Amino acid sequence: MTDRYRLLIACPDTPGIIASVSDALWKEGANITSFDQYSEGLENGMFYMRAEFDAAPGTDEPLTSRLQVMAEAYRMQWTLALAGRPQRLAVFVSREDHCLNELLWQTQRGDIAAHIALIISNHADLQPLAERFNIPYYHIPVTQTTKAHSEAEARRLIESHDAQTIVLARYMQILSEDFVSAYPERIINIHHSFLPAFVGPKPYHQAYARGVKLIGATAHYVTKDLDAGPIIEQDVHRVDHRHQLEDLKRLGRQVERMVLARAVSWHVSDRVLVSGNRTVVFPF
Ligand SMILES: Nc1nc2c(c(=O)[nH]1)N[C@@H](CN(C=O)c1ccc(C(=O)N[C@@H](CCC(=O)O)C(=O)O)cc1)CN2
Repeated sequence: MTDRYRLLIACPDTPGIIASVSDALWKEGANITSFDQYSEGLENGMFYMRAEFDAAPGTDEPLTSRLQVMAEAYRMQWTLALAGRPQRLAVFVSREDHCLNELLWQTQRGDIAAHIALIISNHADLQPLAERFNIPYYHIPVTQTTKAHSEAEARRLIESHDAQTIVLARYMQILSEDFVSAYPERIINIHHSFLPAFVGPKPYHQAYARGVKLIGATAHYVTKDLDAGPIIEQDVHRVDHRHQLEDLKRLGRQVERMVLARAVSWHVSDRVLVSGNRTVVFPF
């Protein structure tokens, strides 16, 4: 009887890291089932790795002691987690339902290894959809004067539902710096443009006015700077002179929902590491 674990490591690159980590895993009786690494090079570059391994239940304790010693030596940031424990998501929505629908479908099927623990919205429109999936839905209206109170309520609900990751599925309110700083690299947003083009509100209106030949969507970690966090996934769709604004939105919805689903799936599977304002994504 074994458990499947995931180990993520980021540290300054230097020879010997892989040997030290694999030696520690071997000495704890672990069997490595997948291993990915990326090095930026020895000239002030970073090293990133992701390992999945099978080991006896409780191996995380002695392995943690070994990793703590290694972390000192290599100046490592690391996380060790049980692979079989699906993450709990807090999904924030406004009125658009296409991204929420994709997340509901893929999490219920198990295509995304996560459980939507609660849905929070500044509108009531999508409550019937949440009820169809028996997911708690909290309508928390937001105005400029009530934003701090609304966010405090949202944070209380996130904690009480034990959600580890927050997904902004076309949530159209800007989160405060206080809120965002409470969840570093744990808030994923879908922006409905191919960033860095058309940041801010109404990107399809901006794209239509510009006469673009490609529309797109970008999933990124949320930071205090609007639509400027580390990009996790992007995709595009070709358009031309025949497409009106509503066509851009219709075609864009197909791109947004899949880009967000891939980003959330990779995040909850511990496949995304952040390096400054970039990400390293280890593929399936
Ligand atoms: N701190 C952050 N909060 C949010 C981000 C983000 O990147 N950082 N992304 C948005 C989603 N979004 C684009 O993807 C977006 C939503 C809304 C607006 C906007 O300007 N909305 C209102 C103003 C609302 C407010 O002041 O809260 C407007 O239309 O004027 C821009 C971008 C989600 N939150």
